[in-house]
Amino acid sequence: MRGATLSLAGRTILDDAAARLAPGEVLGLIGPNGAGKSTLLRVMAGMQRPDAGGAVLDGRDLAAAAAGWRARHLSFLPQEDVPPPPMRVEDLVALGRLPHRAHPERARDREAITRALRETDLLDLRARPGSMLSGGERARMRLARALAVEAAYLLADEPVAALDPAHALNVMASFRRLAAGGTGVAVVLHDLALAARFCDRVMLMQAGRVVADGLPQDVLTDMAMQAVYGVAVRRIGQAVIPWSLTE
Ligand SMILES: Nc1ncnc2c1ncn2[C@@H]1O[C@H](COP(=O)(O)OP(=O)(O)OP(=O)(O)O)[C@@H](O)[C@H]1O
Repeated sequence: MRGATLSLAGRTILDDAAARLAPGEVLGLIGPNGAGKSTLLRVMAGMQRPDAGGAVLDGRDLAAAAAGWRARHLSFLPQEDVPPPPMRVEDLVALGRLPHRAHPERARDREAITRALRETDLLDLRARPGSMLSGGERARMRLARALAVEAAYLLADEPVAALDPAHALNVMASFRRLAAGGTGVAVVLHDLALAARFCDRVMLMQAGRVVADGLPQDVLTDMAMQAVYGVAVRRIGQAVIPWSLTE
């Protein structure tokens, strides 16, 4: 991706922010509220056209690519949650297969839906109406729909924000399994411990700029955490825990 610059309503939202996502890696996007993580993820997905720069996949400008092509190659899980219609969970997850409808392969669709339900621990809830799910169950259903696409790249915006610790660990382990199978995964996270433990690479954003990009241990330094978040951290193994405010 070429460094993206974007202004909205007279404010600079992205300032020459560049990202690359390789097959088989889990990339974590971290940074304070309003840093530009969601906007950068949308640019990476080709869903937001920046004023300059932009994302390229297989030589194509993603923002100019046909929506169907984009949806088959790249699965995007937005941060925003909208109340699901009163459809069964498995039918809502099956919507993730829509980008493939020009080439219907029923058995393959069924397998992909079942795999996604299993990865998100929703097999037991598959027949329940989506409108009756708890907040965390709903978040898992939305992730399952994104997983069911089985695209080469998955871009997920805060997929674990509503999840209990066990399900959050499970989702991060799913991302590692996907990456082991060759998928490129970019995930926006606020949990520094998960970023440190599960990401191959971490990009730290502040005020629309990428201020660090590298191995978790090289990015999540005491100095960076203080400078960007204003927090002092403690560490358990690789995990980084925000401990106190420094200002
Ligand atoms: N359509 C828009 N018009 C004007 N400003 C916008 C628009 N969309 C986002 N912004 C601003 O851009 C900045 C970056 O927003 P973005 O959602 O990318 O941040 P973020 O890092 O994902 O934040 P959070 O952690 O709170 O989700 C914010 O200051 C936000 O208010």
